Amino acid sequence: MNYYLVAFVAFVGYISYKCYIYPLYLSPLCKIPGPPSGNLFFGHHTSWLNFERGEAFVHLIKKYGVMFRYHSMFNEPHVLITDPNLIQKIMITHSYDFPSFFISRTLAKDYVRESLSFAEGDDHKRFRKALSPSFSFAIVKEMLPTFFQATHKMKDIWLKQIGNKKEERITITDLVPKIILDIIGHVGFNYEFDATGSGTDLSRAYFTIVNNMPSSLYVFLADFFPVARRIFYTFHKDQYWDSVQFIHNTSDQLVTNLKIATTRGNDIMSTLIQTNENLSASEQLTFNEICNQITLILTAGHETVSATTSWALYYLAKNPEAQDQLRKEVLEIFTDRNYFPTLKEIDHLEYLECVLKETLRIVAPLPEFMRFNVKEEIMNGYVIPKGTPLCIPAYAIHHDPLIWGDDAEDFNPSRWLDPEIKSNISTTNYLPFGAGRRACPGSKMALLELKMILPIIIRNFKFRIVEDFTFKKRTQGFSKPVPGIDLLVSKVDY
Ligand code: HEM
Repeated sequence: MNYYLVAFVAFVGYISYKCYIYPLYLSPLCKIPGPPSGNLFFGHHTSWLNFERGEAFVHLIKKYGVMFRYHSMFNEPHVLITDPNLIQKIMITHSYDFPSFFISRTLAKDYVRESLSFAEGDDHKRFRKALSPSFSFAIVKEMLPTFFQATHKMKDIWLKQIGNKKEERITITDLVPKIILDIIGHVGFNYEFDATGSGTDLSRAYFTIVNNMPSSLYVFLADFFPVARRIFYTFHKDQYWDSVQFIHNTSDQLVTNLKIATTRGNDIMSTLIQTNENLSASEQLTFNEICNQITLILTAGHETVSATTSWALYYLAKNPEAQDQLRKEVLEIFTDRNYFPTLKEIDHLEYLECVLKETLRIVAPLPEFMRFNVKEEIMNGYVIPKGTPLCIPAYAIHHDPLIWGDDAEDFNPSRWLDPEIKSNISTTNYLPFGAGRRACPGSKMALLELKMILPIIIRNFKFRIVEDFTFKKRTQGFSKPVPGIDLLVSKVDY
């Protein structure tokens, strides 16, 4: 008998069954309506799901309704859910029965280690309890001067770039991420990144990672073929893995320094260390668990705010009336271009609030939430086998005309003044910060940061679209403009 032939036939049979026969014909999920699989092995992944994934979902929801099936890599069936009752169950009332789903847990853990994002159940509660004082308003309001100074640094750099010219074409996505990194360094763990200057090894390592995230195909393969993961780490041209290692080692050192510091600062990590010391032994985080939060806070607190700032400026440039209206409101308070507003004054900026809500609606930095069910579930009459990946597409929900009206695709901050829209909004249809136990702990900080950055920038500059400039909106992972955004920027001379 030719054993090689038998082994080969068995292998082909197994692969065909796993990647083709079972997911496309035998899985109970086949009963759920959905688009036909796009590719023999890669499902919908390589076709319409790769880039404008959020928009593809908007289109499919119109066709297949509040729950449908689509196929990921190797045709693995995923279920997309926009039904508010199911979202309520998955994200809010039974969230610990629906842990986060990562395409590659190994790869994600390599990066953010055993941080809050991987904790579930009692462990997640323990992490949140230790971290929540770090995000209390008492701590967040102390961050205002840092937000203020960093934004003025951005203002000064752009003023210099414009010089005596009437208007200058500026790639806003070059500077915004650097400024936001400087902010998160200060308020996160009392660290000077100097990203707008010569930068530190840590800032270089961080940008190496975020600008060279592994491709989705690679991420998918990483768990199936651990060898592929090692090969990537060994040969990746931008030393992704070295940078990850460097961030981890530096995080451990930073926590050690913060722990032994004679005076405790008001930054997130110092507050966490202080809180932790006052917790009972069973509730306390270990030294490693504390260190592991740094990469998460760095990434979660940087990519999101940086993207929101850039998107807000882009949409304001695209909608000059909204930009003028915001500037008019801002000028009532920021009479002087260097004015430092009080919290009360910031809170009074009603249109600013609308602009932020609308930006976070139209491009939520986290365009979808992936979960899986720990036990078999029946959803809308269909059997959902244990372990099925479930996708809650915030982007598509935020663009649903049934919720937002026929102008759902338009950037229209004034919609937030409409009492009807306001009364329609709930925790299941407006999800920029997620919902339930996993909802963003940094939302207060992010909003205050944005409420300081945007007025100062709009007070000092006018933005216009560059007509022939195009970019893509990546709606996988964090929503990001790729390769970036160029705008025409001029000074406000009053
Ligand atoms: C505009 C800014 C921000 C947006 C839109 C945003 C959005 C989100 C969302 C949607 C989640 C939930 C993810 C899920 O359910 O799977 C989340 C979680 C998280 N965010 Fe934010 N975030 C922002 C800013 C921040 C900031 C400034 C920080 C910290 C400095 C932060 C730290 C975190 C952390 C630690 C988690 C994990 C929570 C958990 O798993 O329990 N975020 N964020």
